Amino acid sequence: MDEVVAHLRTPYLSDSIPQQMSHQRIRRTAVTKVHEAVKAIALCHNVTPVFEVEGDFDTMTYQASSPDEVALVKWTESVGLTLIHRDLTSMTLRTPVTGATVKYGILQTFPFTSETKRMGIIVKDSNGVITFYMKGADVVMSSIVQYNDWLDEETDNMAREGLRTLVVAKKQLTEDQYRDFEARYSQAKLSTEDRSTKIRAVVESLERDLELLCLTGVEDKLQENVRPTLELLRNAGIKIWMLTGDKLETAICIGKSSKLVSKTQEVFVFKQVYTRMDVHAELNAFRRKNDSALVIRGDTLEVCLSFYEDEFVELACHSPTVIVCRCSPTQKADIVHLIKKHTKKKICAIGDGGNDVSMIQAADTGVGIVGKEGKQASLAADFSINQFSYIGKLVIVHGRNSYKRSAALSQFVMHRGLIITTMQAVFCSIFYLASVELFPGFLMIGYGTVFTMFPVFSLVLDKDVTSTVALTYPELYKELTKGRSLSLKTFFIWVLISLYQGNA
Ligand SMILES: Nc1ncnc2c1ncn2[C@@H]1O[C@H](COP(=O)(O)OP(=O)(O)OP(=O)(O)O)[C@@H](O)[C@H]1O
Ligand SMILES: [Mg+2]
Repeated sequence: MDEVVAHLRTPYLSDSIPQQMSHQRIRRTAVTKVHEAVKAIALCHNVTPVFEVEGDFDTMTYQASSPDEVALVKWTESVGLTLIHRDLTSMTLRTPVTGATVKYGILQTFPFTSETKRMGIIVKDSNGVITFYMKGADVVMSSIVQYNDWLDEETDNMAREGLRTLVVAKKQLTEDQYRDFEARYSQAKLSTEDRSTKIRAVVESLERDLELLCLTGVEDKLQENVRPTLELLRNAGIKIWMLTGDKLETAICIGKSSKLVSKTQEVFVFKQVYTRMDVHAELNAFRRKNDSALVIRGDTLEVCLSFYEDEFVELACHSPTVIVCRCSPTQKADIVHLIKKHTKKKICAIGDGGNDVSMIQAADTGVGIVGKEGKQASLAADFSINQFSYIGKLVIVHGRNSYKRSAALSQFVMHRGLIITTMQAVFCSIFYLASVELFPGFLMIGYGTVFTMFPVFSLVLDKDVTSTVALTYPELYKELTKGRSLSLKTFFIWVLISLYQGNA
């Protein structure tokens, strides 16, 4: 994923500034507020600048767990506010125009988790002003920030453009407020029972009435050849589901731009449901929409499954594609288990971030993409690739060869063993079950090694079609999904052949 920050929106740049304010006042308010917003983005993150010496030059790179964070810090650098140093207790920013540096002490950090969908930091500037900055997903932040009529509409607008939105807010704390918080926070951290719940409760007590500063949008560019790869997989008879932590609008936009949902296809957005009746009505509405892609939120999915699990899975499996948004990491794994439970299908999970690890491990085959989000996914996976588009070749060519070869080889090895044991058994029974060797010594060893070596080699190197043909006609893959190369039927056929040949 190539990430670029595209937009920053603040309430103060819209035309909602009260008319009665003088022009100069408006400008000053807007400018300070924008300044505040940029400062918040420059401070609220977990990015560390790293200097590397390359020849005569020092080059600076940013390191962080999420590429979105790096993109945001790069954006603040592009507008002049550069992060130049960070350690455990402090952060230094270089300000625009004068180039002076400003140091901030880091008092606390609250790291991002997929469950809380937000992160926070408490910093103290050189004047002793303590500020709590926080950024996160709009669903959680909208109840944390002070009421405003701007946020929902604007996040939806940005998400419809396919941007990954984050809401940034702040709260100024007095020295006393902070001291009180710190005392309760350390107490919670020391508790031996329910520690994480207690810590969460203390942090949540701080997360009230924050001042909304701005909304950021990060463009998550698709990698190369995502569209043809998805097309290829679909033609190969593979059903594709997209499970993402993103917002519904962003997910739909990405689904469309990646051609997961084709232009002509209708999108059925599963409404928020609470009761059995609601679920029933929505499922019926979806049943009537033939051939439309299903888009559902993670929380709605949970409600749905609690009432009509079988019906939902059956309908979803018939839909050409399913997009589940606002999905937590555990939910991604649950969905894999759910499909496994209800269908006999094999599941391949592909992911690139730490939040995909549980899903990758739950699937029959896990594929990790090494990317900007780090290596967690690829370390947990069975196969690790560098680009999404390689999945086409991995499945259609290597998957095909691997399946065909292991099916043929395993059955051949069994056949080889069974022939010789049948012959031995027949031979012994002729001699009144006396234990006499049919092939003594080296003949037997030779049979297991040299004499039957060539069929083994030829099977290992066998290709039924060339890779170009397999990729040009992905439909050929459909035949493999029926599992005809290695089944109980083929097993018995080989057993019968072995018995016949052993006897003959
Ligand atoms: N560093 C961050 N700081 C604050 N909030 C974040 C951060 N990263 C993500 N979020 C918010 O939390 C939500 C969930 O993030 P999560 O990592 O689970 O999924 P995702 O990255 O959006 O999607 P995907 O599953 O496709 O990787 C995001 O949609 C975003 O709104
Ligand atoms: Mg992610």
